[in-house]
Amino acid sequence: MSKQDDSTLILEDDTYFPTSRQRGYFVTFFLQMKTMLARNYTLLKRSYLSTLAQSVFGPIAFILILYVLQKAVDSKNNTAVYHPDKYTLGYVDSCQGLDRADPCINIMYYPSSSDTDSIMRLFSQQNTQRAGFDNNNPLSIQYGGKFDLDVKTKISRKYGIVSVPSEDFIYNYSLNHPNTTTFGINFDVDRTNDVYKYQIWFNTTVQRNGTIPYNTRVLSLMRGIDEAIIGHSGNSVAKIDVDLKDWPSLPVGGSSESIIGTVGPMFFFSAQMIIFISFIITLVSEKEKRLRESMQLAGLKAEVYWLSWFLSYSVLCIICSLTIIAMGNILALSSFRNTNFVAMFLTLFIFNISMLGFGCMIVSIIGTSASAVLVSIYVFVIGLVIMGSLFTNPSFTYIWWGGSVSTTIRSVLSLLPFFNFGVLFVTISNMSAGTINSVTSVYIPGPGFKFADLNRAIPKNLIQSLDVGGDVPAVPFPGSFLVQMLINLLIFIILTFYFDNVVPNQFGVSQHLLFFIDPRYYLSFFESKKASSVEIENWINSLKTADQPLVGEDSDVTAERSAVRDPNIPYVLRIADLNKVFKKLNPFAKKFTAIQSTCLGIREGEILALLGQNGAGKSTTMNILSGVMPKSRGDALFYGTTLKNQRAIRSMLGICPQHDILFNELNAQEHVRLYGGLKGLSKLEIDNLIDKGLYAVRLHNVKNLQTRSYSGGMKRRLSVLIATIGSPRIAFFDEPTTGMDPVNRRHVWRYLENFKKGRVIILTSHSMEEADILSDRVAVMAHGKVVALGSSIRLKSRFGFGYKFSMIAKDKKSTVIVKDTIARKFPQGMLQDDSAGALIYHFSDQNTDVICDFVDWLEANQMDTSSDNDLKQSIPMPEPYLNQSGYDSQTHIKMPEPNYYDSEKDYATSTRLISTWGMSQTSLEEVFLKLIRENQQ
Ligand SMILES: Nc1ncnc2c1ncn2[C@@H]1O[C@H](COP(=O)(O)OP(=O)(O)OP(=O)(O)O)[C@@H](O)[C@H]1O
Repeated sequence: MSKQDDSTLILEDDTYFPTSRQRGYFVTFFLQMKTMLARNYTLLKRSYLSTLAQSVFGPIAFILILYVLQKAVDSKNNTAVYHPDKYTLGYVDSCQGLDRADPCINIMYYPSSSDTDSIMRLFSQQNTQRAGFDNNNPLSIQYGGKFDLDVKTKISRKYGIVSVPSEDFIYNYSLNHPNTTTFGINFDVDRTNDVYKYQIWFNTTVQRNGTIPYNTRVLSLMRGIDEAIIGHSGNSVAKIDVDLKDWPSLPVGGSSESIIGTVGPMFFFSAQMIIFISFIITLVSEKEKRLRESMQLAGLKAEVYWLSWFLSYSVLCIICSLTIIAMGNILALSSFRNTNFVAMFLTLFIFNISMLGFGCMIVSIIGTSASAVLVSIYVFVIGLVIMGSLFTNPSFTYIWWGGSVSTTIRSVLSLLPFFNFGVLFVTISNMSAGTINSVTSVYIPGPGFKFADLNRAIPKNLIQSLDVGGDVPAVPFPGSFLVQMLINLLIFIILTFYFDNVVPNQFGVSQHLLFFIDPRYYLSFFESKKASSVEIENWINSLKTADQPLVGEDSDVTAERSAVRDPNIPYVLRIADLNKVFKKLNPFAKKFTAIQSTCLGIREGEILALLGQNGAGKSTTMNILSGVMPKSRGDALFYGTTLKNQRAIRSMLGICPQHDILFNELNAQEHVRLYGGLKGLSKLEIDNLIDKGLYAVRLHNVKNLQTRSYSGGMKRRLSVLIATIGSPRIAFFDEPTTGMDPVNRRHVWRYLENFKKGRVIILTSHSMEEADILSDRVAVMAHGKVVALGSSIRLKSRFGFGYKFSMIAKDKKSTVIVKDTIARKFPQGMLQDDSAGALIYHFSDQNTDVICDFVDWLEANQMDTSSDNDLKQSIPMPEPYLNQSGYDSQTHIKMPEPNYYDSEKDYATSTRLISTWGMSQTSLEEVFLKLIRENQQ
């Protein structure tokens, strides 16, 4: 093939048609998966903005909103924050008088001078009781430098008064070990002027029985220190300045993490919903645009389709989960910082993929993008309402297991991934960031969430301190909610498989409701391609109704009825008694028969053209044969395979549908890669096909352009090429050249002409020229019935209405002679025009031999325009075909008398009669129009 300018492109005959190979299930599965993942990657890459919006920008936006919301709440409650946020000190189950067994420190102080030490020593000697010491807890003062703990090390015993290395140490130590210190004291001593300033920090975050237990103790502590100062200074009027500060407290009504712990689940649910909605809309629109069907017709396994999208979107879910975790850490949210990374990742990721499973189930039920949008919105709103009502109160999360809520309600809710996610996320958040008791508004710090905590009971004191009421409920381990989400996913996968089979597609094809208990369903996976000879015989016998002709049916159509059931006729595609009845949407309307008892057979290497007006039933016939639409009656046999064995049929089928089914975002070569991959072609074959196939249909110059920018004709040509990928033995082309210019149309004709060798092609067209040129046989359909069948020539001769003859005679006398001659030769001839020397005749149903003789006579009597010699001798009409009785010996048609030009002999022999002439046969179009007229209902 030589590359030339498009307008002079010449195709060679050996166009490249690599054949698809049959492989085992798993090899095919793997190869198709690879192809589909590559396609999904390209599609997601092409719409990168939407992809990034789902996986990165969306989560960032949501977590930022959450953060801003938190800041707004914090600033509103700012007056209650006595210390910087970073001192997230917890409640102090104090050493003082509370009989704590745990190690703790009663008072920490920073010895800013030797005076300070001296004051505290005096205090400790004078105030054993006031400081809360008892006999079991001996007085203990550790001085700066001797206190051998760093801020990160937890103490191992109980201390009374501890001097620490710096002021910050008090904050930092408390920050790291929030439950260990009761009081902190800071001194600022001016010994020269006898000015003693000190500040007592005391913890107000623990309330018991509605009171803060340390208020009175602060007063006693103050008094004790005042006395110690006076004792130390020896000056009873020493100036003492005391400042009280409650222990780092929390905003009223919540901690700095409260928003994330309560509305966090709703926000992360919302962030994930962007992926969910996009997933549903993408898959449903592929279904709606019949892209999925087109790939399945090319052999794509349904399980590969689902899994490939699931895996592709799972990658987005991974990115989304990582983005949320990264943002949580960047914004220093302790729900994330104090949580084990893997535990948090699994929580978000498993929730995301279980929602994808939920999405698959929805996609298997609904069929239009509009419904997809509506359903997604409903799921979103319902999810938000459920999460908003359950999880904004952290205690409520656990009350569910306290017996007040029935197991049934809990079981139903646990079927929803967002419920399981909500419980798990709130638990993690409570344990890592702490939470607020909704009754007392007291902040309860959490111990952090380690990976092992997934498999441990939630600490009882955490649940109890949330005031769940009654006994501490036996809440399942956090990890069990992860398992529950995986179970959700499994249930959704099973339901997707079920609904995908039983919910009818747009043509009403579906399995019966209990298909999964029918062994035939599973056997169909392994069914042999060819029916045995006995089965074929049964098939033939079972279609006896095919023999019954319709009222007024043409004899050729009737003859075809028995031909399709005659095993001696080498038809490789037999369509017998095919019927299609559509139920009307309106229940009161009558049923509509779109195809009525169609019988057609096609030999290998033949093209059958189906012609008919709009709505005649051509596409319906093709749709039934390709298995996308169920038949009402009848059957078809494809190379020995009946219609019910769709898997086998699809492996030998190529389809160019009436409306182009192309991916807007993919270019021509990506389409070839996709369909070549699905058909099992090797990489080399696909590469060659990209070169040669695209060249053959003249798309090589635009092979890298996305098809959204293609013209109608370009899309059509790509559809034609796709139908031939994998070299299918049977191919259907539904109006393949619609919208093409005459040059490209001829290229496609040539392409199909090359393709038909060794194959069977059914073609529908509204171009009679196309049907005439391409088809070996033509079936004209009207109102669902085949009304005429045969080669184009046969149809013309059977249904044609003769020839049209026009001429201009040399002069008036010549006109008379010619008219006289025609009158004798064609007594049925109709003179349609006779003006200015021009004659137009219509000869109906003429024997072709008589016409040939007449043509010879016309040629012999035509003036030679190449020279001025117009007086050549006229040649008389021959009489070879007439026998003695005046009937043609071959056709037995009565012929006119042979002496029809004797009277003008002298004139005719002296000059030629005709200036110019033309003769045309009835066209296929005229035959078609005639048949349609005759079959008007
Ligand atoms: N899903 C359907 N439900 C109901 N009626 C249908 C359905 N599909 C097709 N029909 C009807 O069946 C008849 C045949 O339609 P079909 O699409 O086969 O015609 P066609 O010959 O291919 O026409 P065209 O040349 O316009 O493509 C039409 O009257 C059409 O309205």
